[in-house]
Amino acid sequence: MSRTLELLPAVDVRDGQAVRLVHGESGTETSYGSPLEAALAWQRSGAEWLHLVDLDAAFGTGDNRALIAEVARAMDIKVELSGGIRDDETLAAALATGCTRVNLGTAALETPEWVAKVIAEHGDQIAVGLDVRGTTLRGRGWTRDGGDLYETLARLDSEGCARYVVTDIAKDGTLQGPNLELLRNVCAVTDRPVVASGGVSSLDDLRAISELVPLGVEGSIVGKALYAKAFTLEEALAAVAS
Ligand SMILES: O=C(O)c1ccccc1N[C@@H]1O[C@H](COP(=O)(O)O)[C@@H](O)[C@H]1O
Repeated sequence: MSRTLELLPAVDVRDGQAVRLVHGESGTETSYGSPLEAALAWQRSGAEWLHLVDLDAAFGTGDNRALIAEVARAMDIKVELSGGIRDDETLAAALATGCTRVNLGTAALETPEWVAKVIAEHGDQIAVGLDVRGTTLRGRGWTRDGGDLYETLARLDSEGCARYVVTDIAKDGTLQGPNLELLRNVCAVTDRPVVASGGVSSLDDLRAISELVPLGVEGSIVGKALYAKAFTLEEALAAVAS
């Protein structure tokens, strides 16, 4: 098992643009231009992963499927793809981009039988995004409650889910620091790797998340802090190198 925290710079796409949101709320977008340029820049800076999100698909306001596929296919690095992957057709399209894995959110809350089926079929290619406010999961662009975090986690564990991407919505896009307590609590109840998401603002935040690697935190998504130039990706990779 790797003892070095993986970093996943994020490219979230809305209306054809790379954007960052605050608390994942529609209408709070700050635009950062071409998603392809952003993704290539993270790759050039040494990223081994890209976290690529189709926000329109997540919100149900259309999709950026062709653009997302173009970005995923242009990458030489591993891609985690999410947003709007909720049935056989959207899953097949996502996997056809050559991405390393997909991250399912709403489907895990609304169609658990389908998610159990695709976990059984695709194993490590399926991660589940546990997007929480407090301990309540949120789906459909984080606009609807979707049940209790720990009950859902126990169910997914029993179904063989390979990995969780845990986002504290209250922290996401705020540069307020990650919710380390939430990450510790999730790691305490599952032996599956956890990818942290939400709130990273500094290299010290990344060092603090790195300290949770022995507990089961495998990686961290980094979004706003990179776009706001709080630090560079090169500095981030150096900070977590062990
Ligand atoms: O990443 C965001 O900022 C975000 C904001 C609002 C909704 C979703 C968001 N991102 C990711 O989208 C998927 C969930 O999509 P779906 O529910 O499966 O359609 C998940 O990875 C979220 O973290």
